[in-house]
Amino acid sequence: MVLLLFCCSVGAIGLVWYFQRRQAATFAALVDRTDDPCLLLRRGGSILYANTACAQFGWQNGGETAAVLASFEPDRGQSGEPLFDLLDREGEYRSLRRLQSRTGHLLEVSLHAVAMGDGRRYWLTLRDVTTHKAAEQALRKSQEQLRAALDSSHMALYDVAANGRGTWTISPEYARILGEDPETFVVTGESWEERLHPDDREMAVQTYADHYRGKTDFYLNEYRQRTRLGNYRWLQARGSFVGQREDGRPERLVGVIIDITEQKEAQRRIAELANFDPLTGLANRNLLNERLGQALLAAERDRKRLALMFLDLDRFKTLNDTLGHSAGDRVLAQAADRLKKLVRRADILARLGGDEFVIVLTGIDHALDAVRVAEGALLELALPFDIDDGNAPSDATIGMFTTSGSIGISVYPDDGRDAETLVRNADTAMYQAKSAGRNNYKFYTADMNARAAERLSLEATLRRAFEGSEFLLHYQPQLDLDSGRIVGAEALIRWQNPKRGLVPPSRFIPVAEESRLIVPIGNWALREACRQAREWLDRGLPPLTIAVNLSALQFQQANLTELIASMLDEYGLPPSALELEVTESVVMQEVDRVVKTLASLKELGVKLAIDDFGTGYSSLAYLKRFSFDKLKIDRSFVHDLGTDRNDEAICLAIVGLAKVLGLKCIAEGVETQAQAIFLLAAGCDEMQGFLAAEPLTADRFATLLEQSRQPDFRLIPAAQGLTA
Ligand SMILES: Nc1nc2c(ncn2[C@@H]2O[C@@H]3COP(=O)(O)O[C@H]4[C@@H](O)[C@H](n5cnc6c(=O)[nH]c(N)nc65)O[C@@H]4COP(=O)(O)O[C@H]3[C@H]2O)c(=O)[nH]1
Repeated sequence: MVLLLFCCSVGAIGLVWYFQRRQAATFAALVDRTDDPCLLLRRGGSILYANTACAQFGWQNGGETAAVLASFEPDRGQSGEPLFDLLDREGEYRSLRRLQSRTGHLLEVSLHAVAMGDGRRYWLTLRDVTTHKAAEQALRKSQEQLRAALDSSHMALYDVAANGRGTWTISPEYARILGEDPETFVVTGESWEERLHPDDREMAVQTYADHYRGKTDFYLNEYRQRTRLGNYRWLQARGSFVGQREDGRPERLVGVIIDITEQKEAQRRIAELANFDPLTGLANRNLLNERLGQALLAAERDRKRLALMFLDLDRFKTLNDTLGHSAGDRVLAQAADRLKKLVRRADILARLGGDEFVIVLTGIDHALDAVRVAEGALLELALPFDIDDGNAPSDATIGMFTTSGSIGISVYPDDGRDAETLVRNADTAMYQAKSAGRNNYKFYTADMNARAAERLSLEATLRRAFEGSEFLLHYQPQLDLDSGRIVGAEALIRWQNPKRGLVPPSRFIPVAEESRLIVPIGNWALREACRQAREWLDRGLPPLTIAVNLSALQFQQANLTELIASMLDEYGLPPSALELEVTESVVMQEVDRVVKTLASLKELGVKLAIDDFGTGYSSLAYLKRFSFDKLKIDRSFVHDLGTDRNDEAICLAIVGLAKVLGLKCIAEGVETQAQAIFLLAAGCDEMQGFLAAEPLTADRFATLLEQSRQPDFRLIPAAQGLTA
């Protein structure tokens, strides 16, 4: 039994030993195969165990423990205490070290050392973390790069509870956009909403709610939010839901917010440029068409009328050609401001370009409703415009421009049912208003189209007429008011057309001016007047001054003085026999150039008269600077002398002004004896008008001149008792 027990015990021990050996062998085999170097070292002795992976550092079983310790670089973070002493004290130790492999590569290894507890043996495990460290570094670098990219992209990243509750997790850029301190800025659903622009609040909240309820595929919200300074910035938020709560609702919203203020401003500018006139801020043709289309639909639906008024500033082209674009721009901007006052919110006011404006009166019951606005517009445009750009001489009252408007009106549905027809017909009516003497309005009528077509053909006919020598001059006597004797003649152009008969200048001068044909036609008139004066002198008729009208465009000719000098020379006329009548628009040109031209004409010896005085520009200062010889009172002031106190006062004032400035004064359009008497009493020197004679052919005028040789000749009755 004892033997049996002994045998069993020995067998068991043998079995244990056997299994222990097998376990140790299995363990050694596993350790040997691992990629991590493992070592069992003995203090002060040789290497007890080194697995295969140790070969890369040249360590092997039986090798020197000291050689292993020497291979490590001094331990970073360790005070320099020998490793084994440290292990004896601590039991275990971990650190990062650098080791050079046999192939010369410097490897980053993590060291794990354990004391076996007997003060003699130590177990070391090493792991190559070179790749891991490199990956970690790369990750850190890319995170830094990402942060830098985010910073420079001005994107704010956010992560918020999808139900909008609680505090937002949001990157500092959001605080920066809103001018807040990123360190202290806290965002909650309530504060986000509170900062929204009142106009955007409803839509922004709704956009989010729609997405939260799954109505939209992606979250894109644009809104304005108040900054710390109180102004607003446009923000764009995008995002996606992540996670899901138990009730199926999304858990969080994660996304970015960017500042799109500049983008929005650029969009606004583009839209503005596409739809608004930059000079006046009014709608342009584009927007007019769009809004007119809508207004026409509304008029049709509500069975209302609509009036379209086409408005043009009279003589604007001359102003632009003479005083330059900046003066023109000032007038247009002021005109726009005045027109704005006349229209209601629902109406449309647009500038089509140049001096063309359109007013659309919407939802009116009767075409006559447009009359009130048209009359208001005419009144507004008749007020002087300030064109002083600050460069005018200090003593000047110049810098004011007076003009008028011409308005054509078409009415929906009577004159057209679509925008294009209404604009075209109003334009036609506007031309009729212009030809009818400007400063008025005309409603479109069907026969106007025929007249518009006629106007178009007029320019071509005029050109042919000039080439075919169809023009001639008539002469209207100018008298000394006191003696009633002829002192001069105004040459007035006529067009003798084979089909149309004798066409008055009012019918073709505006067309000639628009087409610039006025330059050759006007120069022809100048030459013809000189030729005629020579002819009368040669016939022994009394010498007299011939006044010729000079248009603004003629005045701009660079060689004007030379041209006139050569004409005078050609016909051997003394320069004092020629008087140039210029309107105030002519002197409304670039001051220096006008001064120069007038001075050289003056030097030549021709006389200078200012025509239609009082109807144009407030140019009293020009009068002083430009040394004219004569002032011509416009016939509109003469017409009502004796009945209109204002006109009487104006005539008195003009005569007084002429006297003060040492100028002669002539009144035109004198038709009655009473007018002549008034003018004589006022101190006016000369007159011209139907009272004496209408414009006469050259032959009839010569006859009159012949008669004027008689000593008691008077062309007008003596104004008895008033000659003193
Ligand atoms: N109601 C009324 N009218 C009177 C009376 N006496 C004269 N008239 C008219 O008054 C106009 C005076 O000429 P204007 O003011 O220089 O105004 C002229 C002038 O601005 C322009 N014009 C005429 N001939 C020429 C020319 O050769 N060159 C240029 N550039 N313009 C010209 O055409 C305008 C009109 O000329 P006309 O039709 O000949 O008209 C002339 C003349 O016939 C009167 O008692 N009552």
